[in-house]
Amino acid sequence: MKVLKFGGKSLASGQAFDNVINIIKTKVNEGPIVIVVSAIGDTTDTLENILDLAKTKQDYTTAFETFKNRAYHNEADINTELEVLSKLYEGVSLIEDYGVKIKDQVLAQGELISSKILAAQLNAKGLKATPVDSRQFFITDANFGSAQAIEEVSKQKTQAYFAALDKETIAVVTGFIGSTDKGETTTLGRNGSNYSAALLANFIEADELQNYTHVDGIYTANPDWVKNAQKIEELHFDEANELANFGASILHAKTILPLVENNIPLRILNTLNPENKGTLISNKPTDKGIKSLSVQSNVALVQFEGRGLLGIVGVDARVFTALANEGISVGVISQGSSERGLGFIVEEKDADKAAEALNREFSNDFYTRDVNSISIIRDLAVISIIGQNLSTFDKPYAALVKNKIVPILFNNTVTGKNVSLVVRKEEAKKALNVVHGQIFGIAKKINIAVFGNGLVGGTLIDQILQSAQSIEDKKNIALSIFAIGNSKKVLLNDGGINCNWREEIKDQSVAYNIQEVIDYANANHLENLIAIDNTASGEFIKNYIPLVENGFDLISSNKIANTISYSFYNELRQTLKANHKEYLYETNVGAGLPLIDTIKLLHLSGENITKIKGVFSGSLSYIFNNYSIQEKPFSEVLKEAITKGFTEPDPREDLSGNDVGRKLLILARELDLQNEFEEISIQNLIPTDLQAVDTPTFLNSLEKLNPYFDKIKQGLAPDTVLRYVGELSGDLQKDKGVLETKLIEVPTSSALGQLKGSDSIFEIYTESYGDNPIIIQGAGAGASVTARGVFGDILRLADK
Ligand SMILES: Nc1ncnc2c1ncn2[C@@H]1O[C@H](COP(=O)(O)OP(=O)(O)O)[C@@H](O)[C@H]1O
Ligand SMILES: N[C@@H](CC(=O)OP(=O)(O)O)C(=O)O
Repeated sequence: MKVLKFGGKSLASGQAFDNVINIIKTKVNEGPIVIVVSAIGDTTDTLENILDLAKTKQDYTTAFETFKNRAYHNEADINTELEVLSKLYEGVSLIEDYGVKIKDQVLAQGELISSKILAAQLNAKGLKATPVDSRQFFITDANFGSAQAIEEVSKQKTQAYFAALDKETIAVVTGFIGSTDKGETTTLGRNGSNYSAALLANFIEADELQNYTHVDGIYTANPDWVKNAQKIEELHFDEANELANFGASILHAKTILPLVENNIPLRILNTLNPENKGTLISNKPTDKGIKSLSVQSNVALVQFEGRGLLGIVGVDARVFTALANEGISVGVISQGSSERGLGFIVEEKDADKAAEALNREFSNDFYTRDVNSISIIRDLAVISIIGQNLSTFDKPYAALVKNKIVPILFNNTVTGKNVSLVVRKEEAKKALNVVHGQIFGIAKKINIAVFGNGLVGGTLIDQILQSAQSIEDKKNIALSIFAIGNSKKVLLNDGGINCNWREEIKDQSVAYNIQEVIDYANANHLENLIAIDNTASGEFIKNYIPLVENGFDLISSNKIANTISYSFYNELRQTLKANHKEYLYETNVGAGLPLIDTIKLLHLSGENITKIKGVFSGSLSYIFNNYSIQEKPFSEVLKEAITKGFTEPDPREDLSGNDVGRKLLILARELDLQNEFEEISIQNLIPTDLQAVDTPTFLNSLEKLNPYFDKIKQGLAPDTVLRYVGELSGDLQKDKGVLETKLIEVPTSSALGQLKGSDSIFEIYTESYGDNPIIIQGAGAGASVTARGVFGDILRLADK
């Protein structure tokens, strides 16, 4: 004999119901079967909602009429059940209240209706079937709402019932319900049909219990919440029992134990995919030691603080007795070794009752001030990781903290095989995904918001989209861009923006402020957040601190945040530290060249940097590399540089030396120097009369620059060339260094003199390296190298 249980969703009308009939048809040919059913679809919830409408004197009749008129209710004679419901609801609406007994009677009608409908359907298809009311033989205690079967008497009655039943008839038994020995209807707790099916399988000594639900089996986490959860092929009874106890809603907590007695295997199968082998739960040992995550939502933490009770024996006993007397079950418990405080998790619906029970029990102790507070934190969830060893939980824990999720409570079992975390309900999905990803080595998802979609930003977005797959294959890191923002609008997609982003941004982007992007990330439970600033905006940097405070790491090609006041620089660092966040800006100096990282490492390792000197600007590099050796006027060389896109639209931005000054300041601050921009001695290469004119006028007056530069060139010593350099010197162990940018002459044969094209060069002098500096040289400007550099920062962060 096999017991087949069909869950509510399998019985929802449409294809699922047809599949149920087809499965039964096939199984009947293989041997005898008994069927257990839940209420159809959302019936249990609907019946409960109508009950609440009746209680609160709202229009329950319309809702009840809609329920009665559900199409599938025509398929069997269910007048008795509808009549019972009608009377119960009327009574509740009159007295404006109901108790647990009434509620159980109401909910029970759902299963009674579904067993009638399925039996009628089977008969219509030529299979002989009869609805069976399990209240006849499942005798339970009087714990209405969560009753427990009294096994001996239930077993006898069940066996007697089935012994008398015609062997050719398929019994369609109601799940979820039973009755007390006085004949009062009870229910076995939500999702209790699984428990009913397990009891029945045990009592009639079935060969197997097949539980048809609407997922392919038991997964490493609820697949509705974790997209890349993996199916577990086999579980041992003990492991499944742990899972059920820790709230995996797929199994009622009591389902497993009745099966152990007669060693009845349980298979979790999918009604909509019956070919799949599902998950087998049996007494076969599994070698892996499962790891699976479950979530208990709708829980609250009750906190009991009794400073005066320190060291007094028996306080815990009083707490738990008071709760037990109210029938309140307690989940995770935490007590400090000082015994001053006790915190425990209860179902949200029991929280007030629990606090009241403690208030009553400890009323005297309040009076004597030995107990100082009893409080409730609501809207929590417990995430349990079953099979998780505490010794290897460091990485998932660190990943949670990195995502700004700090568990409110943390708990492990004495055997060290289970870890439970209490988190805020709104964080539960994100926390579950972060921990699941870490434990199962699933590609770490990095969610990126790119701000600025100009040349660098646009190139970066394209580079990310092109390389995402190979990075996932090689490094197990899944890069997903969930936001692209420009100065006015943002394009959002929590599933990841694709290569159509240029079109989408035109018609799907919306006006925004930064809080909306933060809220979007939170609402969609996005983890491992990075905000990238590819703007050149002094406004956008105001968003850095809010972003960091809301869990974003930062990457920026924008130099402004690092070059405005030292106090902002410092405030940002403090905020980063307090929030365990990182800020990377390798491209601020030398575009894609590995300069900042090198300097950081040298400095951190205690290497004494004594001087940094070099050509920091690609545009000034191009201009003077060519002007020094060509017979052309300065204005011609400058025009070439403008045409080739090496300069800013207004080349005075480059010629002013400010850009070089900013880069120099960034390097100085890397060495913990606290210089301000105003303290840099900057040689401005623009003659005074051209400094204030507008851009078109300046661009039409480039020849006016020639006399100034001709004079400098004529003064050059033999075998020397011109270079515009930045130089950091002075005593770099002090608070401030000497920062200078200037046009100098250098020997043609020197490293600086050998520079070509628009390359940058950086000479880093240190104590150990003496007069031979470390030299970093290469393309130091351009959208694509800069975007690559930003990409490098993303990978640096993703690796952490
Ligand atoms: N680890 C898990 N593996 C599979 N499903 C899970 C898991 N944890 C929770 N679930 C949830 O259990 C549901 C299946 O159980 P349930 O809703 O009771 O189905 P039915 O109504 O068919 O009995 C899934 O849709 C899923 O939301
Ligand atoms: N109908 C009941 C009992 C049940 O077990 O349902 P399901 O098997 O669909 O989870 C409930 O909704 O709680």
